[in-house]
Amino acid sequence: MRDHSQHIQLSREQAVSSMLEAMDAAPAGFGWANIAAGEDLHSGEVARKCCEQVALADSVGRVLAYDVVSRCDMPSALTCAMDSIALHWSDFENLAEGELPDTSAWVRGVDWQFANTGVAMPEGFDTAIVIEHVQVSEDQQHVTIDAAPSKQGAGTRPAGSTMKRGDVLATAGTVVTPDVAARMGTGDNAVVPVVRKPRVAFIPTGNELVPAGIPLDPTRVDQFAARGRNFETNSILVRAKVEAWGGQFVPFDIVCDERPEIEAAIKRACEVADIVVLNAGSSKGSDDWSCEVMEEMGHMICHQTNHGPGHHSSYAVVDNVPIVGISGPSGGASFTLDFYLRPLMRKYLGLNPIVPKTAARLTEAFPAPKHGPGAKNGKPAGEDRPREHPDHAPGEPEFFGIRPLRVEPSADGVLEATPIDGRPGSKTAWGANAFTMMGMGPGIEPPAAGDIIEVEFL
Ligand SMILES: Nc1nc2c(c(=O)[nH]1)N[C@H]1C(S)=C(S)[C@@H](COP(=O)(O)OP(=O)(O)OC[C@H]3O[C@@H](n4cnc5c(N)ncnc54)[C@H](O)[C@@H]3O)O[C@H]1N2
Ligand code: MOO
Repeated sequence: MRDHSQHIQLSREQAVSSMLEAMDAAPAGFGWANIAAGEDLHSGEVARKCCEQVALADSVGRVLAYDVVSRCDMPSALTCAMDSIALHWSDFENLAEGELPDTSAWVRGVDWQFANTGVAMPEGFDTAIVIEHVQVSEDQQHVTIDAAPSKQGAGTRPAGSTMKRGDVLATAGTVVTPDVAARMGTGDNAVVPVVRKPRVAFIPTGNELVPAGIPLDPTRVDQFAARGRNFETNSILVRAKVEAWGGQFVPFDIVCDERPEIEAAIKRACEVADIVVLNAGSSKGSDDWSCEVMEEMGHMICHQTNHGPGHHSSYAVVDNVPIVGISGPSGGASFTLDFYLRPLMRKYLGLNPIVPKTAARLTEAFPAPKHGPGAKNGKPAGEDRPREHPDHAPGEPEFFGIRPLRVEPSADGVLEATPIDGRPGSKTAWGANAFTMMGMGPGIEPPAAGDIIEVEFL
């Protein structure tokens, strides 16, 4: 339990930008190395440890580490554009306008031949007309036609018209989509260079935590082996998010609330991972050691933030490895992973660390905030947490409440956001699919029905 009389509190934006600055200053230890500030992340030398080669089919969702070029001309020969017959332009070039050649003596394979969409033209043929302008005899050896090609080469695609050898098919920094992967395959690439997945270690802490799946006999509930325990579920949350954001989850056993144990886990995590998430023990309890241990081991960027849930989020750097401290309760842990882990993972991958927010029209005002259970005449009771908001610019919000929302498109096509009552993560808020960070403090008006607000999706 650390001395909480002194702490660094930052806003979400300040915390992220301070951490990113710290990572920019890290000696080639994080993400992209040798890149001058402000330069395109992918234009310079790439740290070797950040790249790997993967099979094309495995590249979807990954970030390209280098430009990928075509290894060949495609199509590789004159190709038929549509289902057609192939012809010689020389049979048409001297005809009068509207005149058609007499095809009665034409021989299949000599004067004409079938040619199909996307397939190389039969050798020696240079022009095609679509099969809809052709009547084919029953024995498929003779044709009559009712239209002439407009010019030499009509109905065909020249070699190299889709891509030429050496053409850039996708640039470094591109997130590979199915279309991009297919395009790179068209250029004869079976293997492509991608940024290595950031390894994200997750350290759950707490004496009360046990893994889920312990049997409960409903007739002897008082003998439940997990009585008084909590199930460790944040690892599920972290793993799912890390993988969805393009990282590799590195699990750790549950660590008890003892300083040496937490320190040992952090030390190991910094050896095996690019980013570490340290969970719980973040607050002011007698067993809460997270900030104290990080402070001793490295450099603290912040101890807490100005939003709730997630107030007890922290950032530290230990051995050049960024550590994201998130609070225990899963409702807050989820947001803080989005706020503080995702930008670091994106930075590592060479993507813009900040994901843009979405504008939506508020359908109704937010419900008034409820006072603490023991509040009397607006004064907090002993069980209520005292206000602790450090200096902030006059007129600026002193704190941000995370407010759950249901965001759906309205009949007029505009996104509409409807407030959902309840604290994020609470039962009433289970139906939320988005949230907004609502500024609060003296002189700050809450948004009204019809206002456009910034929302983030869950
Ligand atoms: N006197 C005060 N008490 C509290 C304050 C405060 O300012 N003053 N802040 C409250 C807020 S806000 C939060 S958030 C929590 C932060 O708690 P910790 O991060 O220290 O977490 P713990 O106390 O260890 O655990 C809290 C709760 O979360 C459960 N937990 C922890 N890890 C996991 C996990 N991996 N999976 C599932 N659940 C987990 C844990 O069992 C506890 O139930 O402090 C408030 N108190
Ligand atoms: O830090 Mo707590 O997550 O504000 O609820």
